[in-house]
Amino acid sequence: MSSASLSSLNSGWIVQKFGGTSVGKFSKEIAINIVKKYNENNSIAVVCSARSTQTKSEGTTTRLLLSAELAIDDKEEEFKNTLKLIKDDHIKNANLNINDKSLRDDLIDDTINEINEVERLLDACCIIGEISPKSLDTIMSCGEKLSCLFMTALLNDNNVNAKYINLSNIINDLDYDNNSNLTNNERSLDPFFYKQLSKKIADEINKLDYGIVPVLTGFFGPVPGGLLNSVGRGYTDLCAAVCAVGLFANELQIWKEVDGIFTADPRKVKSARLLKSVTPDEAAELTYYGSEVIHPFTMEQVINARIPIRIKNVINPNGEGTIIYPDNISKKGELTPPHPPVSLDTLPKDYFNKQKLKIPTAVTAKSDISVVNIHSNKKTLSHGFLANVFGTLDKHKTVVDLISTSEVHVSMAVNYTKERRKSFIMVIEELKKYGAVDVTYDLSIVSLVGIHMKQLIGTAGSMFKILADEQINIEMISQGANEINISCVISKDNVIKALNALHDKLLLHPFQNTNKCLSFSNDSNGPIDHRIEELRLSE
Ligand SMILES: Nc1ncnc2c1ncn2[C@@H]1O[C@H](COP(=O)(O)OP(=O)(O)O)[C@@H](O)[C@H]1O
Ligand SMILES: N[C@@H](CC(=O)OP(=O)(O)O)C(=O)O
Repeated sequence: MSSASLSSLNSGWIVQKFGGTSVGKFSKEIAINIVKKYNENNSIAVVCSARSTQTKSEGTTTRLLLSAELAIDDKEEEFKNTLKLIKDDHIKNANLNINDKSLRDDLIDDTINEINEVERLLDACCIIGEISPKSLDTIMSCGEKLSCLFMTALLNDNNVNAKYINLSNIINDLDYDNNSNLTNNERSLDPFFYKQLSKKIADEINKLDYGIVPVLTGFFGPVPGGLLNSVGRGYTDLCAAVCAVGLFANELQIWKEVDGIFTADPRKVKSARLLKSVTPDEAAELTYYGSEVIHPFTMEQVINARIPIRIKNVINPNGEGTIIYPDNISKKGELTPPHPPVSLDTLPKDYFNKQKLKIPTAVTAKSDISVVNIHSNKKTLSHGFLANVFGTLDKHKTVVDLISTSEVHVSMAVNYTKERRKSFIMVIEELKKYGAVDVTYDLSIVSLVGIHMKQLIGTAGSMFKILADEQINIEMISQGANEINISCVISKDNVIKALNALHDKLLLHPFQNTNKCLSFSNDSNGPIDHRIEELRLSE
């Protein structure tokens, strides 16, 4: 490819997504140190989530969902109080941060109008006692509208020409592929859907004059079946990804309050180190198993378009962050994959020794786990037994994180929190129709994640020996089908001890402390792992 055609791949766009807690706590830093700065040399599109002042569980989206629940239960006063909390919080925020009077007054008016609209909708729900997925989506969309109205005002207040773009009606007139056999629900998230959605978002942005920063609501919907049901919380990552694809962006940046992806949660493991890069599969596994770095649906969209994802820190914008990208595909605008063939003359002397430095990439833990064991009463054939168990779980929307099964016995690790108590008890009662059920509470899943674990022999053995040496009992064991995840369930009280021991012995000093039990299968002649190399050389 000529350099001319390479440069034509440079669209100039960078899509920046800011999470709810970042918008809540660091909005000025985002506007001045990040968007304004990047906008000097790139075209920036901003995607925001609903504002959270402290944690996501106390944020605007959570409050909106709570107000909907209260309305269905006919608790009019409570739902109105919850909406008032949202309104007061946003008005206070506008008064605190927007200096220009007319920008501030407009923002407060828009905020009140949006909340009033939600209130009208919930009044109706209160009367009929139910809410459709579409209405719930509409209510949820208010969070992203409010935060983007605010960020747009804040950018303009700081001399960045920004324009609010509401994506909450963008899906209404998508064409569906009439040749497809899929149901409406399945169709909503198929490649055809994503292609049209990314084009529509890009069209909206391209309507703006050059130099204007679009501020897009991370809520895009309503998706048939409901955004909450089909994508789940954290949907703004996916929205930013689809936007990046539509704009053919050079990079998708997901801004958080952490420097990037670490070898373990830095709050729990003090020796955790920042990883320069991880693959999309690793990022998805880490997210599923407790390190919520990025929504797992995000990766496919951008990686297919060969756009790298960078995780960066709003409090440390100059840091390099972590790149999420496959290590065997060249990025958009690059001729070769990240590990091009190397000439033997240029290889360092210890090249082949370093091959042995491949180790798991990260260790992670997921809390609020219970293990449910079902011993079949043998009234159904074994295939019927499993079908019944899964049918029950499906009916109650219970997600199984790990499973191990024989013909007549199933053990499942499921997420259980006090808030889900009612539906959890219903699931257990229903499962009792198919056999004896016992439940162990207060557990956590600990997982080792890494693409090189496919080629490593002995990781599972080392993992379990390390836990045994720490006197930690293992309730359940499972290896993911993609072989890049080994997980086990332990008591929640042992999580910090387990994470630190595994991190220290398998990720920091893998060959000193495990009786050299990590080795490689014959097909391990891959390239040097630059990510780990950097880690190891700095030992
Ligand atoms: N392996 C990991 N690497 C980085 N952060 C991790 C990891 N595991 C867990 N975390 C935690 O995930 C959180 C993600 O960052 P944060 O910006 O707070 O999330 P959000 O964008 O959802 O508000 C951090 O608080 C961090 O402690
Ligand atoms: N506001 C939504 C969507 C979202 O993506 O949130 P965040 O970017 O803060 O994870 C939620 O809380 O689920």
